Amino acid sequence: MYNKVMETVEFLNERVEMRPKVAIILGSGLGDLVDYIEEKIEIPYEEIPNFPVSTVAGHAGKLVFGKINGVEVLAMKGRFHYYEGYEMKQVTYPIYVMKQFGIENMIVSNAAGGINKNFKPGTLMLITDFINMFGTNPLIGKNDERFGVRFPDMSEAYSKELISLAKKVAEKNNEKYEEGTYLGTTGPSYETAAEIKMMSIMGADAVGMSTVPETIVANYLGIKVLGISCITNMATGIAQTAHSHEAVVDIAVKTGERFCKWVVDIVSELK
Ligand SMILES: O=P(O)(O)O[C@H]1O[C@H](CO)[C@@H](O)[C@H]1O
Ligand SMILES: Nc1nc2[nH]cnc2c(=O)[nH]1
Repeated sequence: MYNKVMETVEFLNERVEMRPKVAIILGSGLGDLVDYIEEKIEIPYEEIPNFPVSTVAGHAGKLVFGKINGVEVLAMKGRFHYYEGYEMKQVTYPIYVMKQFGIENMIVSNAAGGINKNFKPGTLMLITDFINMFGTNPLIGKNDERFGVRFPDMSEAYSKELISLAKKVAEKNNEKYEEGTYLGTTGPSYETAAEIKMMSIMGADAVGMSTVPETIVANYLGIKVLGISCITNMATGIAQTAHSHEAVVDIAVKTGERFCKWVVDIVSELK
């Protein structure tokens, strides 16, 4: 895997002159953030050696390099999910590439179902911790010490420093947010009411089908992570409405402007 990653990094080094230290992974319906990026260089995943390709609606499938208020960034417009049939090593492949490319801070976003009854569709939740319910771990397999240690610490999965920066920026700009624990599950079926009841008892505030694998690998590699969930729907049983991905994307797009503004303000501070 190491050689494959280096091959991808070499390709990117040749295609792009920028050397961003900040990466942003855009969740379902949150891709409009790239409109805030200037001096853009876009590379479709199909053109990148060893990269998987996105198959989900609302995920375009390209890397976007550029600047936000002068800060160089690398955005992933479209991510990979375990339910698409990818191996965990493929789902998290871009994170290995990011590390070797020089990324130090990663902002990961997602669309998620709200379990915390104080939330409502359109709530932006700062992720303070995660629960891994994928039933597997992206680091299973022989460990390559060039990447990280066999037993990585997860006591600060989401960087306290980045969380306090995000809060400071939100308070300064009067941006509303909540905080909570994100529970990641495989999907692709949405939860039953009984499952949501269990997840609530476990301490989850929001549920989705991504983010946890990327967060685990970023921590393993020594990349600091900030996580933001866009609550697109109240989870099964909390609200009595049925779910659809179209509705999820619709609410994420509608919340997009507030999400983008917050992320732009955070990135601007990462000079
Ligand atoms: O986590 P992101 O990719 O934002 O998308 C969320 O929305 C989709 C379900 O509607 C799932 O992919 C879930 O994980
Ligand atoms: N698992 C899961 N993922 C989501 N993504 C957006 N909403 C939901 C939800 O209710 N459940």
